[in-house]
Amino acid sequence: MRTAIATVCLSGTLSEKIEAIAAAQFKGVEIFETDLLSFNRTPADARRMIEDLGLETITFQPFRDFEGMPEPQRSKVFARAERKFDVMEELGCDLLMVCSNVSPDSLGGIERAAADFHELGERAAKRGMRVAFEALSWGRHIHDYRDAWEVVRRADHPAVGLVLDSFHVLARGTDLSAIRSIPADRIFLVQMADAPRLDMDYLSWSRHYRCFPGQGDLPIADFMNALQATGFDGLLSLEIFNDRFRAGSARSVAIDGQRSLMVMLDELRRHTGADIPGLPDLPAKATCSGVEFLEFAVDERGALAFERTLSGLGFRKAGLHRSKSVTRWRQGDINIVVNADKEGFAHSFNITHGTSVCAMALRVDDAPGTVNRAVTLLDQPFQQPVGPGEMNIPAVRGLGGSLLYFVDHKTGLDRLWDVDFKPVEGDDFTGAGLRTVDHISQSMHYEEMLTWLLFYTSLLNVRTTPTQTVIDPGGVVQSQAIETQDGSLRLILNASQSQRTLSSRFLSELFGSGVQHIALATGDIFATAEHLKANGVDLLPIPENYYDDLEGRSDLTSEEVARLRESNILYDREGGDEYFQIYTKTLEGGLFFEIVERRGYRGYGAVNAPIRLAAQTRLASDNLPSGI
Ligand SMILES: O=C(O)c1ccc(O)c(O)c1
Ligand SMILES: [Mg+2]
Repeated sequence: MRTAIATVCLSGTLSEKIEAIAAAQFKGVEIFETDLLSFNRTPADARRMIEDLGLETITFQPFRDFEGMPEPQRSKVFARAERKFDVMEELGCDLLMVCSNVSPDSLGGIERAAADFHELGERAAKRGMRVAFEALSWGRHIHDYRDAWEVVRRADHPAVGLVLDSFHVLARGTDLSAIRSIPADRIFLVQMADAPRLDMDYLSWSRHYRCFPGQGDLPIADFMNALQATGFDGLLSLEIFNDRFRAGSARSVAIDGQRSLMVMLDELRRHTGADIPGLPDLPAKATCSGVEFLEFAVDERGALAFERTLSGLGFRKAGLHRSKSVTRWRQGDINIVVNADKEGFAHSFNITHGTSVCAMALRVDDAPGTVNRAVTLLDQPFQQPVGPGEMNIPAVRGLGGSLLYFVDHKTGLDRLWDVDFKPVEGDDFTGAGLRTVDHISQSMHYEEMLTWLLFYTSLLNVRTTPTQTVIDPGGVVQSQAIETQDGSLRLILNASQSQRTLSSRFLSELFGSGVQHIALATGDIFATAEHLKANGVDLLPIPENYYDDLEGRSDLTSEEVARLRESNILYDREGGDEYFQIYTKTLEGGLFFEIVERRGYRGYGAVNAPIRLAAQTRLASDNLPSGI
């Protein structure tokens, strides 16, 4: 299998795209015609640039509206093809990809199309080239790979082969079994793309929403299994048309592409036992059993304020780092590390971002294996000097330059509290009843959302929920959850195209993407609410209208609603499952805490999100000096 990526996936000029593709360790590239047309030097120059970076042009594409044309267009189409062969000669590429005709002038008929392809094959072969045929899912006559294969089969020419594009095949839900009987050497090119499930026409869906395998909802593994059954060992290329990719960083998107390919092929290898030459060994995805700690970067002043908040929430200082100005705060199974050291990673992070989450640590089954997997998948490992006798916890760079640590029992990393910290004895401490980290919500730029989705899903055994749209007073926010089966880890990714949403304003205030809120779980929301009130914690006030409506729409009694109202608790119910939420007011830097109680409930209270966002926005405006 030779893997590649199409230039159309990335933002930038042709040179920028090629550089990003080479930097992401691809060997092959599909050149999209418009990228060459807009290139300000010759195709021979493009070839030099591509080859100098160690890349090979595997395809030139797309050649449109070819098959089934009546005369006089038919002759013109062949003349146009000859011109493309000229360009390909200069470009050093021997495969022209032809997509099925969408022209209203084209005529149907498999036999006619096969004859056209036979002739094109003859012409290509004379020049030492080949052509490959793709059924666009919106092709006028041919929109099914089985018809395209029938055309190729009947064209009966060694220089004519088939393209299988996973998007076109899977979007239409075409039966995959026919793939299995196509001879592998007749499949000249396989193009891979995933997509979110959307109810729209194929063309718009394909041109704007494709994404890398694993970032969407299409059954990519079924497609790969069918392909594997043919013994296919040829060109496999990523071809993604996506508005966010076009607006994102070419370097980062190209790396995502490489990462998604490796993960997809690794899964194929695991499921089918296929031998995939060139694919590096990858340790299995990590099984995550929770959050070991969240680390906050603070300065001296910020530390005082933040530690007051932690005390208010019922945390207790439980440990002092042996060599650094770092403390451990504890409640139930929750560990919060407050790092006020004057040097090192957290310190630099604090200078840029203020009081913020600079790291989180996940409990996994095999921490070194997880980092090994991450590094093989082109994540950035992180190392910093540790004091004598202290633990070196493996980490990679995560969202917004923060760190993701991995702690396990297997290699003894879970001894970190005993090894690195001196305990602080506490007297008869009860806390506020908080038990675990329920979920962590991260805000990021809209263009980065798929990158971080893939980052987590490529490392951890997790599932994703469909993207939800949440209404903020300043615009729409896209929200997606990533969670383990047992709920021990739940991450929420939030992004918005509007600059005015709370999520976007957090990005500008924090100077980058990061953790915006942390939800902590209690077993008794009412008792916790009493504790917080007694501790003077500022809770987010929820409007009366919310409770008036709740009384009408739920089967809660007015006494029950009054109890919720009294403590500013939001409520949701799914079947017999109940969910309770309280929010703290936003802390300096834009971060806030949420307290939740789940009674069987598995969601995140999406119905309450607009109420909460409006309440937070109102408070933020009240705090503006001008009062607007
Ligand atoms: O959207 C298109 O026109 C288009 C072009 C070339 C392809 O390979 C494809 O899958 C779609
Ligand atoms: Mg395609």
